[in-house]
Amino acid sequence: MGYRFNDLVDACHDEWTAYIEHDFVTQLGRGSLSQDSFRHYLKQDYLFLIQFSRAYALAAYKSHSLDELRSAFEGLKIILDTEMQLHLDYCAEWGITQHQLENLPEARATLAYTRYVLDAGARGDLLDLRVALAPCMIGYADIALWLNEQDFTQRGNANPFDAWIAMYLSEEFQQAAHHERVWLDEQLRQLPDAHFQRLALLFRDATRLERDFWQMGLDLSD
Ligand SMILES: Cc1ncc(CN)c(N)n1
Repeated sequence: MGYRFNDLVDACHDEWTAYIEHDFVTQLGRGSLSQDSFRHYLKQDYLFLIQFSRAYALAAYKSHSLDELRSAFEGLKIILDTEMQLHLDYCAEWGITQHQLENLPEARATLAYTRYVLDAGARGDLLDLRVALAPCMIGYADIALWLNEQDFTQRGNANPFDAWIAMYLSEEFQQAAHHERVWLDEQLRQLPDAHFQRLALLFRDATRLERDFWQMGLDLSD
């Protein structure tokens, strides 16, 4: 009893570190990531964000209070107005058309992760869904903070991926992640051990699937 969000992270410390400090992330920070890998990631992430928009819509459906509905709306809004826009800008800069994006096949890593989260939400309650979504929202905010603290990270024009780092470091994204942490802290505080343990497995598996998503970008796997 008395659990917090950080207890979910501590319960899968190795998986969380493998996700946050993945080679894809460190290469992106150094600016040495191959453009092919980033392009592959971006295209699949476009498909990922469409499925995650559905997950936030599902979070709205599973909400009980106005506050929960507003959080689901904020999650959906950040994806559609901020993240998606950055993707479309990068894609346009690198010659990937909207038509190409709309006709892409989903890679197995994209299918596995997005459908895992949607299934967790469909069969579970709002807390299940938001725990499954946490590696996405809170994880990317932590990755941006972590990258920004590393000596090897190149900021500014020297790094072609700087706009990506800047977006996840932005006040808007960091605030949204902070709110999610506060909400999860509050929900987890009241949980009995067995319930927490079940959620810890859900969180661990979503974290492993996030790690696989980076690996898919590095390996250019479909
Ligand atoms: C795979 C993945 N995970 C998380 C995020 C951040 N919403 C993202 N854009 N893509």
